[in-house]
Amino acid sequence: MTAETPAVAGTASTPGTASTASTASISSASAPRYFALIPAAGVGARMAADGPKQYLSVGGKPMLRHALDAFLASPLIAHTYVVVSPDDGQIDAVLPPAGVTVLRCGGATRMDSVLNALRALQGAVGEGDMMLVHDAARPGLTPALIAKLIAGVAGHPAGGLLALPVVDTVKRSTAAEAGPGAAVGSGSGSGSGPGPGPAKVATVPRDGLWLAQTPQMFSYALLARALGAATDASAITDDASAVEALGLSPRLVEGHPRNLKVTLPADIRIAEMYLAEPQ
Ligand SMILES: Nc1ccn([C@@H]2O[C@H](COP(=O)(O)OP(=O)(O)OP(=O)(O)O)[C@@H](O)[C@H]2O)c(=O)n1
Ligand SMILES: C[C@](O)(CO)[C@H](O)COP(=O)(O)O
Repeated sequence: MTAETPAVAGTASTPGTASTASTASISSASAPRYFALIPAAGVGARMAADGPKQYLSVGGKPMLRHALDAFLASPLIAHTYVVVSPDDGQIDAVLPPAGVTVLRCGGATRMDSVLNALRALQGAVGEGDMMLVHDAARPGLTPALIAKLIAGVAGHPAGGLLALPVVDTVKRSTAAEAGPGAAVGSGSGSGSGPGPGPAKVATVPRDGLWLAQTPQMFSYALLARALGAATDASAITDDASAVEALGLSPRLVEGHPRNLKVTLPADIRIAEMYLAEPQ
């Protein structure tokens, strides 16, 4: 549950909470506090729904609300922040009565949204406090997974993240369109390589390969530095990749398949199956 509510400069609105300007400076010298930060400013292009996917109903409530409720149910989380687009008109209907601060500073990419939020929180969150950044599109998060991440990363200077070891054989294709729905290696038509002839397909050894989930947890100072230093935004597809670009190695903590990212329409039924299970 919410322990305290730091003040936020600029773009925040704080329904149902009372801000206290002095709390941030207390934290850094002592034990860190843990803050949830949920980027929710995406449009959900791959979901191809009528509106942003974070507001689609999954298992009886909006996808974003599942993520908010997981953090609100965790006794380890001091406060939860959600980042939305400046023109978002749906967030108020999704919020619980208290415990969540809305930051209306979403950007063009996930990285921009997270970095804008960190800048908005400067001074409200201590440099040594820990930020747990979690996709709004992962409704299967549980308080137990939050606790597992925090315990697994504890004290590691490069932070860490939930992730799953790769279990399938992994292929790399030279096809230009290798995304969902594309055929590869056929030699003609959809899925052919950019040049003449069929796309080249090869097997990538899966030893040591993991699929990154969220939350991804780093100190405020490290995450702000890493994202602020990123030069190739297209290479920063998660928070950890920005930290890795500094030459650091975040710790991997085994997550759970229920914490899948809802990306394509078919993912909704899988998410609902997990949400119907006991946690
Ligand atoms: N400019 C953006 C883009 C994404 N996100 C958030 O980052 C998370 C992971 O992104 P993704 O699953 O890719 O969501 P979308 O960007 O909405 O989906 P798509 O890429 O299919 O458009 C989501 O919670 C999404 O809302 C964000 O805050 N700001
Ligand atoms: C952060 C993430 O969920 C880790 O797997 C993923 O990288 C987000 O990617 P997306 O393309 O923005 O969905």
